[in-house]
Amino acid sequence: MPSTLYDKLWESHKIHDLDKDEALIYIDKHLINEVTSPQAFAGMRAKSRKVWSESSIVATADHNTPTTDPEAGVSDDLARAQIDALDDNLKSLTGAEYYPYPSNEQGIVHVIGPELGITQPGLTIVCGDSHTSTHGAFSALAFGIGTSDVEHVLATQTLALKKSKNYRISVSGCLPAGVYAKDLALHVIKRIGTAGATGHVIEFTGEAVRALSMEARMTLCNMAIEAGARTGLVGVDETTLEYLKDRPKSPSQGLWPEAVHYWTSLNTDEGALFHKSLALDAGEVVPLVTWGTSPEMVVSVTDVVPNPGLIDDPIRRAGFERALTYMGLEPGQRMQDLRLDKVFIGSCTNSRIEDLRIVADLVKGCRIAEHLKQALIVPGSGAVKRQAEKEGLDKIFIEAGFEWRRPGCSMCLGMNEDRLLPGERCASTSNRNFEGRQGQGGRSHLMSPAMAAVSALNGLITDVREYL
Ligand SMILES: CC(C)[C@H](C(=O)O)[C@@H](O)C(=O)O
Ligand code: SF4
Repeated sequence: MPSTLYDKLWESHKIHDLDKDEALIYIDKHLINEVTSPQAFAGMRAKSRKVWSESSIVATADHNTPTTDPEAGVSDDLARAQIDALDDNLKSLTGAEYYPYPSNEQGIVHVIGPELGITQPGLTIVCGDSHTSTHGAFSALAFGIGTSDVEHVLATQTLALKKSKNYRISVSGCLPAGVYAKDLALHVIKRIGTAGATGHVIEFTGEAVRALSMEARMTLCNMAIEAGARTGLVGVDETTLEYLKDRPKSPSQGLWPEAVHYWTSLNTDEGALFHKSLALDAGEVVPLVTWGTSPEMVVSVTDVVPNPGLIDDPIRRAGFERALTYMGLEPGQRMQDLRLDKVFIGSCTNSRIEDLRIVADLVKGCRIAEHLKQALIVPGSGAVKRQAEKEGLDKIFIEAGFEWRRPGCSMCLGMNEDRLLPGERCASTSNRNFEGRQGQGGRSHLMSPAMAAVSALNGLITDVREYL
């Protein structure tokens, strides 16, 4: 029977059927961060459990690490305690890969996994972090887990999982100029809502997806969970293989042909059945920007703030009204008139080298708006930082008035010093705009790096197409 890519990944990792649609699944790679692992390690110690497979572990501190000079140390007590705990917990695990803070390779785990070639097609990858879906761009079955599951994987290398349903989103045509994978992700969420793919794994297919770089596919899969999906997937093709070739942890030359042979089988078979399907035309996607406090509260950059009065459903209407109050907006206001206080370019959604090149192209020789209090560019990893510096992008950013920082999650969720203050309005390339997400009372507008770049220059939310 023809199988979907998800079915293949599921079957190849199934150890034992537990129930009709529940099974014990083997986990190949376990990514670990400083926020969701301390309790799991404490649980292991309390029960005298041993780590099952040290070599499956890749650990780094990313969420609350400072992005300024590491010499200054970590000022926040909780952040320091979590970073120290990760150091302690990893000390005895000599078989694990650990990129501590501060070190050359440290960065957002969803950025360093792929760039080191740790993320490979056909693997099951988990992390105590919801945006683990990013790795699905490589045909890996990758998803976020809770702290108790982190302990379970540490101890057993398995998880008892309920099988998700298959959801195909196929995108035909090609994305117009000034429209990026971030816009496509927001377009999907706008269309199906933040619960639209609940209980499903989304496989992105179609010529517009095939035309995306690996970086762009990662952006798309990263945000699949914001549409409610368990994870996102893209089948292996030449672009995948090209990206993986010669990465530090990729198979050696001798093993490469065999790896390629297996990896290319990681595609959905002709005629395989999906529980749900959605067909989109890339040509209809426009630059999008969120106005509210959920990624589905999103409009075209040329639109106005929506009017809740036009919504029939009272619960939805109340949600819109609350979001408008929190965001300090009035229905009918033009998105492009919104004045920004800060700009944040970074996060596991959009902090890879390709994102930074796009930003550099747009801001080269220009200056950010006078009134901006801060414009941060935070590379996703040490390797992205070094590559950007090699290409001279850091100079372009600094000359334009941006702050060029060290890698980490930073203002994506404000667990370090990089935060919004109450009432501050921010253009952000991250994936979540919940109340308080970037700092208590902060107001986040999600958009592509290109849009964030030109919005920084203008000091207002701005349509990148005017700059092309
Ligand atoms: C802190 C962490 C558990 C969280 C997640 O799971 O995604 C964070 O990364 C986020 O983006 O909200
Ligand atoms: S960059 Fe943001 S979304 Fe990604 S893992 Fe860090 S906090 Fe979560």
